[in-house]
Amino acid sequence: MTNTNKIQQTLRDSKAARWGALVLLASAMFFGYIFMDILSPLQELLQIQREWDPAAYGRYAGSETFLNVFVFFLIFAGIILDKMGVRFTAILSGSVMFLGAAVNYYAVSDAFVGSSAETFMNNFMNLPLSWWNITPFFDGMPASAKMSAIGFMFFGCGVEMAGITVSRGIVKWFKGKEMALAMGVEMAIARIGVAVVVLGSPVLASIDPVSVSRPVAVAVLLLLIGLISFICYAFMDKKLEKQLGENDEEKDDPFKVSDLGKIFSSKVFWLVALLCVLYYSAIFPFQKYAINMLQCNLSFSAEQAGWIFFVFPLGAAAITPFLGNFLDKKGKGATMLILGAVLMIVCHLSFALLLPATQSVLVAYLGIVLLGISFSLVPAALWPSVPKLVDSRLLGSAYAVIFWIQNIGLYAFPMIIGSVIQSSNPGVTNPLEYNYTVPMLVFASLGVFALILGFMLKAEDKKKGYGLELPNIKE
Ligand SMILES: NCCCC[C@H](NC(=O)[C@@H](N)CCCCN)C(=O)O
Repeated sequence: MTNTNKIQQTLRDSKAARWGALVLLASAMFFGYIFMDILSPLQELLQIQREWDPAAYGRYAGSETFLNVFVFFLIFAGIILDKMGVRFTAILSGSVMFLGAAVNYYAVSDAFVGSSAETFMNNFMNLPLSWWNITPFFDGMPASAKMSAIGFMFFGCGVEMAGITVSRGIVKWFKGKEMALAMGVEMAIARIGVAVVVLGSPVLASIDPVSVSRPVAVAVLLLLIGLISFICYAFMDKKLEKQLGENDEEKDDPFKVSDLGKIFSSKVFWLVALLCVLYYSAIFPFQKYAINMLQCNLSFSAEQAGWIFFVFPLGAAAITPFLGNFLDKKGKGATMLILGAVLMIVCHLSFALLLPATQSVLVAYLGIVLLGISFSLVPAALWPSVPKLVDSRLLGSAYAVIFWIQNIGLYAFPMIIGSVIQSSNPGVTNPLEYNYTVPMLVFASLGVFALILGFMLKAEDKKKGYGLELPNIKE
């Protein structure tokens, strides 16, 4: 080895070290995704043990994105990431996730019942349950749900901040190497977290004595392990930065807040951000209604419907890393986004029109499998494409702005779909008798707009040569 080669060798050139860094980043994200959905399978128990009606549960669930969207927390998170770096922001986001989750646990624990905190929360933010009340609180909401919403609000800031930090960290360690594969593996691990929670949370809760707070306690402990993973990552990151030293081009040209204008004035950035919000608004909000939609169409129990839905995160987890690997070696990022949008349209259209007509379990499985493939194609291509479009100094902020725009959709669409279900089912009061054709057509139309943006992105790439269709690894 020549002297120059020796100087250029850093920790990220070691396969073991960079994949080790990924394991630390991905495990913190895995625990974050577990907490995100820990209460989703326990709605019935929350109603029985803590008197949370559907409105209280809905407000609690919506609180996750509240500070990110309305207090612009995600924009600040991006600035913090670009100014302070991955190490600092990882530890900060891990701590915020943990503290928010701990408050959420306290709120659903027995210790909260009869406490002075409960008395205080009973009188807190008693706003009317009207269309203009966009806060997570309303008059008549149980104190435990209000307190949980406060905790979940902060957890939401932490987990989204962690999401952009992990993406930025992966670019730092894997740029020019197996970057899309690494992002694919990270997302696959997160999807396994969702699958684990769907089955694991009710099991933990049902251990005698039945307790809604037990699964939350376990998830909070896992977040503590996630924080420790981020702290361990910080040591690796520090070592890498020391090695990069003078060679780090970002040091010569540090991030300035005024540089954000460059992001907002970039056409290609807007194409990606809008595609992201449209696509994800037809995925995560759909997830919230999917079980009920399957129950209504197939006359299934929630458990039977859950087993069909289970294929979705698990299938996506299995395929995403392979597609990431494909993107690294062969490219075709823009084409993958287009194909992913097409599959989503086919799936949502089949749920809108074919499933109610046939009431066939096979159609339901085929639709879910198609959606799983779509949910592998789009994330596997979308997130690793961002570094090709944005200056690396601005990458944290670019991810943050994309997440912020996406969070607006994730906040609005569950409510929009809720209203569409009500208006398209006049007089229906039994939650197992809803007709889901119109709501599913709304989801399909989001896919159509995402598809149009996919074509525009491909054309823009061809014109300006961003390299979206090119492999990440140059032979
Ligand atoms: N390193 C993470 C890449 C993004 C993965 C992406 N997650 C998101 O877009 C989150 N903002 C979603 C939050 C969900 C809220 N319930 C994904 O595909 O999961």
